[in-house]
Formats: sequence, C-alpha cells, structure tokens
Amino acid sequence: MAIIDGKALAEKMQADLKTKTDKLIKKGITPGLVVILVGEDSASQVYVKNKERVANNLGFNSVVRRVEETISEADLLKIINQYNLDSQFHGILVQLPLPKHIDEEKVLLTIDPQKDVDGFHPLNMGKLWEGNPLMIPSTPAGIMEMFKEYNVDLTGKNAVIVGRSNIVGKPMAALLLQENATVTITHSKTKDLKDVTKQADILVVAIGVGHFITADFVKNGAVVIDVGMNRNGEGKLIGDVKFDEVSEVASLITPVPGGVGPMTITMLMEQTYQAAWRTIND
Ligand SMILES: NC(=O)C1=CN([C@@H]2O[C@H](COP(=O)(O)OP(=O)(O)OC[C@H]3O[C@@H](n4cnc5c(N)ncnc54)[C@H](OP(=O)(O)O)[C@@H]3O)[C@@H](O)[C@H]2O)C=CC1
Ligand SMILES: Nc1nc(=O)c2c([nH]1)NC[C@@H]1CN(c3ccc(C(=O)N[C@@H](CCC(=O)O)C(=O)O)cc3)C=[N+]21
Ligand SMILES: [Mg+2]
Repeated sequence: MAIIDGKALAEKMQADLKTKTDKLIKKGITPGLVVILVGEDSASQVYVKNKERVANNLGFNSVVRRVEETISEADLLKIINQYNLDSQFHGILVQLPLPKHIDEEKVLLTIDPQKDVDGFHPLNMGKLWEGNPLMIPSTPAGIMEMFKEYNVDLTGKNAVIVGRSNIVGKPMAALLLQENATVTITHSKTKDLKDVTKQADILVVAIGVGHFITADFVKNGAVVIDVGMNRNGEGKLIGDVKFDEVSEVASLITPVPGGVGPMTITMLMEQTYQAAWRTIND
C-alpha cells in the first residue's frame, strides 16, 4: 500500500502556479478571486481561511465578501452581478450550502460562466459532459491530477463513485469517463452497495458519513480516494473511509486531512489563474 500525498502534490503545483502568476502580474494582470460567504457555517470558515492563505501566498488579489445569513436572494444576486462587471475579479465563488431561503440554482445561473471558477454553472456542467470543458469543479479536477502524478491508468478500469452530488460525484464521473474508465455512480438508494464497490478498481467516496467505507467494501489492490470531511466525537477531521483498515487492502489511498482537500484549493487557484490569463490571451 502507498499513500497519495495530496499536500505534497498541492505544494508542488502551487510553486509552479506562483511562477506563472508572477509572469502574468508583470504583464499587468493580477488574478482576482472573490469568495462570497453567506452566514457563519463553521466548516465553510475553515475552507475559506485555507483558500485565503493560499491565494495570498500566490500573490492573487483575494477578497472574502461576508454577508449576513438573512440577506435576501435579490440582494445576493445584486452583489454577484457587481462582481460579474468588475474586471479586477476573474473568479467568483459562492460558498455552498446556502441558507434555505435562497435558491441555489438562481445563484449559480447568475455567476458569469467565464468567472465561475467552481464550474457549477449549468453551462459549465454541460460543457464538461460534452467533453469540452471551460471550468472544471476543483475537487474532481484535483483527484484527476493525483491519478496523473501517481501513474494510475484509467483506461478500461472499473471506476465506482459513491455519492452523486453536483459538486463532486457527477463531475467526477464525467472526468473519469473522458479518460476511458467504465463508470458507475452509486448513492443512498443503491441496492447492495458493497457488491458494487467490491468491483471497483478505482473507488471515489464522497458521501459525508464518517468512516462509512470499511475494508469489506474494497477489492484487493483498489485505488481509494476519500473526499469526505467529517468531524468525529472529539472534533477531529475524519474521512468517509476507515483509513486504518482500508489501507490494508488498497494499493493506493488518500488520507484525510492531507489528501483531496489541499488539491481542491490548488485547482481553484489554477482555474482563477486560467480565467485571468484568458482575459489577455483569448
Ligand atoms: N475535500 C474536499 O475538497 C471536499 C470535501 N467535501 C466533503 O465530501 C463529502 C460529500 O460532499 P457532497 O458531495 O457535497 O455531499 P452531498 O451531501 O451533497 O451528497 C452526498 C451524496 O452521498 C450519498 N450518500 C449519503 N449517504 C450515503 C450512504 N449511506 N450510502 C451511499 N450513498 C450515500 C447521497 O445520496 P442521495 O443522493 O441518494 O441522497 C448523496 O448523493 C462531505 O463530507 C463534504 O464535506 C465536499 C466537497 C469538497
Ligand atoms: N462553492 C463551493 N465550492 C467548494 O469547493 C466547496 C464549497 N462550496 N463548500 C464546502 C466544500 C468543502 N470544501 C473543502 C475544500 C478544501 C478543504 C481543505 O482544505 N482540507 C484540508 C485541511 C482541513 C483542515 O484545515 O483541517 C485537508 O483535507 O487537508 C476542506 C473542504 C470545498 N467545498
Ligand atoms: Mg437552498
């Protein structure tokens, strides 16, 4: 068994990105990213803090726009539209989930697809499934970089994804399919889940249930990617995969923390850089 070191790969990619960013800044373009945070969700605060740190290290113009939990949908859409028109900002990210009184679909549709660094706008989702992506959701994009770095050949492999969210499971399926894997998406209504995951050469887990995947779900020699971010009873960050026992059967596995999370942030910065670059090169 070997561990996929997401933190190390993230640091290596950030160093390359810093070099590219310095060049772009010399040409007069500083990549700008605004993160819009509605309310005080504590998990989101951690993510936002990490993003700010990396963006600042890279020399990006990074702004966190905090708004009240009680903001009206119309006012939130107005703020997004301001950033759509502001050429200082190449990337706009609205932290999810949103409060119940705000329609997520309306928010995602309002973000300029050219600035939608999360890749969640329906146009970007469609382009991804078409095999002609503009913006790629950062979490699955980071996982694909891990496969590349660790020479995981995907062609013809059985890839099973547990979880069908728009932000992880579905875009992950599109990317794996593009690389010629045979893809199965499972979810909470899947019958005999274990029988399905046991067939996986590549297993990607994104459900949000701590330590749900035990060794008996996993084929010998499988590559296991754990997207989950859960807090256990002691407030410690744990994945959806029971690392200690699954690492005994897997050939390659990601830890939590230090696996997928740091790559998500890195890919978000890469997309913001690309969006900035396109403003002078396209
Ligand atoms: N590391 C990173 O960069 C990121 C980490 N995350 C983490 O990944 C996890 C998943 O996030 P997200 O995709 O947004 O989650 P969602 O809650 O949006 O979706 C969870 C999915 O898992 C499925 N599911 C839930 N329980 C089970 C079960 N017992 N068996 C099978 N399927 C199940 C659900 O099925 P159904 O559709 O039927 O309800 C759903 O499709 C969370 O822990 C989140 O914090 C998320 C984004 C980025
Ligand atoms: N519009 C939107 N886009 C997102 O991409 C998005 C979102 N909303 N909402 C929340 C989820 C969650 N998510 C994380 C990304 C990185 C870490 C991360 O940095 N994890 C580190 C450190 C964790 C720590 O500091 O303890 C690690 O796993 O090593 C965590 C969580 C992105 N999400
Ligand atoms: Mg809602």
